[in-house]
Amino acid sequence: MPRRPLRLQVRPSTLRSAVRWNSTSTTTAAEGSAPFTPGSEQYKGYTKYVLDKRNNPTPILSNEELSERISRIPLKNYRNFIIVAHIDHGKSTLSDRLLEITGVVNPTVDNKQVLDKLDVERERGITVKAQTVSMIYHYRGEDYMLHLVDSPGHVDFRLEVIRSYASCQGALLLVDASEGIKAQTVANFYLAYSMNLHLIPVINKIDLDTADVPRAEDQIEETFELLRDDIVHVSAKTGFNVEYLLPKIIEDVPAPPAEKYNRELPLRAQVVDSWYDPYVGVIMLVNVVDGSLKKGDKVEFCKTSERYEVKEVGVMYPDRRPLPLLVAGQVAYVIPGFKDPNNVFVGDTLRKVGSAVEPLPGFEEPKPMVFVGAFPADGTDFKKMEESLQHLFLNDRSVVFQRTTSNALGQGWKLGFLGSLHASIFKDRLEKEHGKNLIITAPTVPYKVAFKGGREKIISNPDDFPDGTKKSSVVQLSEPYVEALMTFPKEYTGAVMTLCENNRGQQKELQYLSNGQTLMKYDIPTAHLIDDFFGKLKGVTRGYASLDYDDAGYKPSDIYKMELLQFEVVIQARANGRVVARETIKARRKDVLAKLHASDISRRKKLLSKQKEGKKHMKSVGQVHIANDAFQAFLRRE
Ligand SMILES: Nc1nc2c(ncn2[C@@H]2O[C@H](COP(=O)(O)OP(=O)(O)OP(=O)(O)O)[C@@H](O)[C@H]2O)c(=O)[nH]1
Repeated sequence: MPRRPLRLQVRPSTLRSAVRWNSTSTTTAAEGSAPFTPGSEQYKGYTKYVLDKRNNPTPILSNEELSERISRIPLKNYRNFIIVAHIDHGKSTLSDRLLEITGVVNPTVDNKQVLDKLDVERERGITVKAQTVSMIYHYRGEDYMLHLVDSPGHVDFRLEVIRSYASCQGALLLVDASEGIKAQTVANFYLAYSMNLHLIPVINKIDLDTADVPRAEDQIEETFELLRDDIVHVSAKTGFNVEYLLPKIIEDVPAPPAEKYNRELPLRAQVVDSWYDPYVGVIMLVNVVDGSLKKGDKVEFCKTSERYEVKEVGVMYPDRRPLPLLVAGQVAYVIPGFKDPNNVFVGDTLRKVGSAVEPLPGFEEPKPMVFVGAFPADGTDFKKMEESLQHLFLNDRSVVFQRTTSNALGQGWKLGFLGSLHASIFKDRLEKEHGKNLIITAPTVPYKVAFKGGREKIISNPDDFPDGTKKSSVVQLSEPYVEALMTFPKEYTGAVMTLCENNRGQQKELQYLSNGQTLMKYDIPTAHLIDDFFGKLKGVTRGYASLDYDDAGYKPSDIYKMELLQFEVVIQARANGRVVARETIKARRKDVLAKLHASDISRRKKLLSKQKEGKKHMKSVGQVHIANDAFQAFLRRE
């Protein structure tokens, strides 16, 4: 990912109505007075105000009202934005409040991370998938159409975030008032900045006793060079000040640019996401860039030339709400009426049949960093399982999926993931769905082998790794590295350095930040990263460290393949229920050439062929069947 030098052009905000912390000259939405601190009379008053508002919710629109209002909104009144932050800084909670204020969901129900729809998201409390939702907001006598993307905070899901950026012009950069800037705040900031999004800094969780708002402001100003005056302070949990965000978004975030989005041109819509619904089949989320689209239209995918008749179109509000027509600027869903997940590619362009428009530029292909093998347990229907896996992958196009065969576990699939959290989340989903029918191996990383003559091969299956004992044409083995960006309190600097060195890390940058934190960059082999590096980092920093990482390419490495070749066979003779004799046939592996002079070639050959005979003999003596679950237990490192 390109990391651009940090020099921001921040235009002065046109709106200064956001509440300023500890400022005497600003007003709160609730009281019209300041200052305002947690526990103060104003704060209590404001809590009451929020509750009152919840008791008088914005009415939820019917389908007819919704489509009627949307149909009258011009492109200049569209605002497409994403919320980005470090993990747990409150993106999903803030989304809940925005949905309540705009009447998409009823505030009287207990809304908790409405957009985190997957089971794993609810169970683990983290966002895995980017979710898009549409809102209508009435501001200064006009309706505005807002598309909000709630994005995952964890780096493993960065591709989701990048794809979502493509349909956005602005980003709310959310910072937890008590934690301040963390590694993923920095990484997400650079991503949004490199994609030219207008950034609105937001400090969240100001209701916490541990909130240190001035410190968070200093960090935002120093690290990102964003204007202090532009920062909006909110409590996503209580809803405090959240309503100021919407006018700010409308004033500051540009509409989809008219030179890129044109409703008069023939249809071009980019697929940004897809998922599977058992009733209607494949559903796609599209960014309509040109023209319009309605039910009954005949469309084709530019990549595959496959043609379909559109069965339904509409917006996510937060669930599917059908509309008669989609127009440029909208990020909306399309039901193409087919069931096969292989027919849809995220990044592909949809156009009308017979139209010759050029496809839109596609998305960056996912580059898997971690591989696991998945194999059906004995007696499971391979075909059926493959079909159901494909449905899961439809919802996460960052997973790379290929058939493979293992000597031990038979025919199965090789799955590539963007990181170990990604792999572990997916493993949960697979296990939930398939239980004991699926054997999942421990994660590995892809190695690169360079052969004489310049040929290179990426190897992710240990079986394919070149055998060091054979005369080999291998000239170089390389392994993947990541650039790890870590932030933690200064006093742990030594401990973290030791950890990184022990994990074969190479230091690249060390900075002491003004807030008592250290920011450190190390290149670390991906194999170490996926071996619970984050857990170890948390361990040596008492849980205070945060980690972000990015692909750092391949580096030459001194690695070898280790094989477990032979085993002991125990033979027992039993008579009358008692073992009367026992013999252990030892593993026959031995370095038969150890004491031999290198030049004694004929003797060497003789000894090796004798050893080969011995191996044959071993095979004839004992055949061991290892049950699949024993393999699974062995492959699970813990
Ligand atoms: N006190 C307080 N807690 C908050 C506030 N906003 C969010 N939280 C809590 O912080 C935790 C994380 O909030 P989420 O909204 O799930 O955070 P997120 O950024 O969406 O997390 P990921 O999707 O996993 O990256 C939850 O327990 C929220 O209730 C706030 O303003 N004040």
